[in-house]
This record gives sequence, structure tokens and C-alpha cells, in this order.
Amino acid sequence: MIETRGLTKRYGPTLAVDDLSFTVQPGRVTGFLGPNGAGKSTTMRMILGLDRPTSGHALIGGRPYEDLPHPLREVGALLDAKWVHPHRSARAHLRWLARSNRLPAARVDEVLDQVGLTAVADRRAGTFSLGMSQRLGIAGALLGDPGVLLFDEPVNGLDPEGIVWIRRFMRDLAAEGRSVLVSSHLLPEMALTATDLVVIGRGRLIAESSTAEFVEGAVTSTVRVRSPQLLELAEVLMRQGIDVRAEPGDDASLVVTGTGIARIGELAAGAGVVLHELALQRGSLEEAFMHITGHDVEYSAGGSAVDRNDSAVLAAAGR
Ligand SMILES: Nc1ncnc2c1ncn2[C@@H]1O[C@H](COP(=O)(O)OP(=O)(O)OP(=O)(O)O)[C@@H](O)[C@H]1O
Repeated sequence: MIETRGLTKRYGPTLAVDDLSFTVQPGRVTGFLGPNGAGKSTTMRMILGLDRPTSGHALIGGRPYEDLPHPLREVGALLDAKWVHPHRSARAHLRWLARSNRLPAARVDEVLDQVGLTAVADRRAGTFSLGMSQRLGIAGALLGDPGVLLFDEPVNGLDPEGIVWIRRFMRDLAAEGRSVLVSSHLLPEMALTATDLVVIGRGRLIAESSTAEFVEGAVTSTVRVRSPQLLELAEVLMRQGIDVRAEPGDDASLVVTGTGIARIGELAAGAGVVLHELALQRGSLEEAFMHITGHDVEYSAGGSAVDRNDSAVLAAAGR
């Protein structure tokens, strides 16, 4: 389990992480979601003891990283796949990692096999594609067979096959009972990978919930209604306080927001209005996330744009 409580990091005038408290449960893939510059990497570095919090703390299995007697046995991380020495083979790199962390050498072949790199284990890491480098980074994270794993934007730049592999691999790791925290700036990606979400913006917690709940709140559904009695129908719905709008260039249908098809059908029947079509239209996840991260936090001028952005997310998450 990972827990952060009041975690805060200030770099000079920049408040990179602001009073952040969340929990990452075992047996789940938790997506750590936020736009570029939201503070995801900084948070992960603090969890891993690579950066000192200005205040607050992060705990792994109840202890701060620096108090872990055998860190690699407790926590593994993939932060930057390209930090491997380019002239070292994958196997030599992992052997060095195992030796310097007093882990059994036999683990090297096990993790190479686990990530599917056995056949290229003696090739120099500098010749690896990004996907292979990611696998090598993951092999390193798994050497100590840790219960907690952190992945920083692991699918960035991967081809579709690599993306599918990583998604499945993370889910398998969680199914083994591990706590898996994976960062991304893409909601659609997280919706396919994560069971839970921790969403941050400008260093602050915006939502902590199951992915299903978050997506449900973020995606707006509308209903398209076609009727030969459109005006009467609009009046019936508006009398109930239901939001109705016409689509430009389409005078045969209405778009209704904030209520389901059953209620619209019942209200129409009650008023004797004939319907030709009732169609539920779900907004896409891309649209939802555009709405949520409508402003790039790093590059927006002043604070107000970000505040609007944050409140949109709060509304979307029903908080
Ligand atoms: N070493 C540092 N010195 C100064 N500012 C930093 C440092 N590291 C991060 N920051 C700033 O802290 C904020 C959060 O950055 P961070 O990299 O944690 O965000 P992120 O969510 O991981 O974004 P990205 O997806 O772009 O990596 C940004 O404003 C960034 O410029």
C-alpha cells in the first residue's frame, strides 16, 4: 500500500505538489492522472525517496522509503526507461542491479523471462527500441519481487502492441496482490488500464475514486429525440425543468441533457406526443478529458484558468 498525507513540494516559487493525500490499495491498478506539469513525477519521486517533501509524508507499507531495510524488495519503479548504460547488455544491467541491492542472481533470468526479453538478454541495451527499454526497466523494478510498483507514463511513445502488453502486465501484477500506481495524462488510456484513479491538477487532489465512477461523472450523456411534434415536446420537457436544445441545421430533432430516455418517453406519452426516435448519445472519454484538462496547467497564464479547470473536474467528479 502507498499512502501520502499532506504531501507538499515547493521548488522556489513553484508549488509543484500541494497538500496531497491519497491511498493506493493492494490488488488494484491505480491511475495517477493529471495534465502535464500537474505534479505526478514529483509525487512519485517523493514516494521513492528521490526528492524530499517540503512538508507531509509518503509511506510505503506504512514506512517512509528511507526507513525501508530492503527498498527494492518493497518497491519497484519505472521512471525513465532510458537510464540504462547503453553499452551494457540487458542481462549485465540486471546482474549489476541485483548485486548492488543484494538480491539473488537467479532473479535476473526470472525477470527477463517475465518481461519477454530472454532472447535479447545479451544485446547491448543501447540498441533496444523504446518498447524493449521499457520492458528492461520493468524487469529491474521486479527484481526484488516488490509488493508496490510505480510506473511513470509507461505507455508514452510505445507502439500499439507494446501498449497492450504493458496494460495487461500491470493488471497481472495487481492480480497478484501488488499495489500498482501508474501515471498518465490520458484519461482514455487510464480508463482501459486502471481500476482506481487519483486525479490531480496543479499539485492538488481533484478526485480519488474508482475509474468507473469517475468516468460516469465525467462523461456527459445526451439524448437525441426526433418527433413530428417537436415544439410540443420541447414545452413538455422544459416545463419539467429539463434542458433542451435544437441542433443547428437540424429542425427534426432535439438534444436533451440531464435525463434518461425512459423519462423522456414517459413524458412524451403522457402528453400524447409522437416520437420517431429516442437515442442515447454518450460523450467520448476524449471529450470528457478535454473538458477536465481544458487548460494546460504548465502553460496557462495566471491562476484563474487553472481554477476554472479544477472546478470543472470537481463538478465532473461530483465532488
Ligand atoms: N527540479 C525541479 N525544479 C523546479 N521546478 C520543478 C522541478 N521538477 C518539477 N518542477 C515543476 O513542478 C511542477 C510539477 O512537475 P512534474 O514534472 O511533477 O509534473 P508532471 O505531472 O509529472 O508533468 P509531466 O507529465 O509533464 O511530467 C511543474 O511546474 C514543474 O515545472
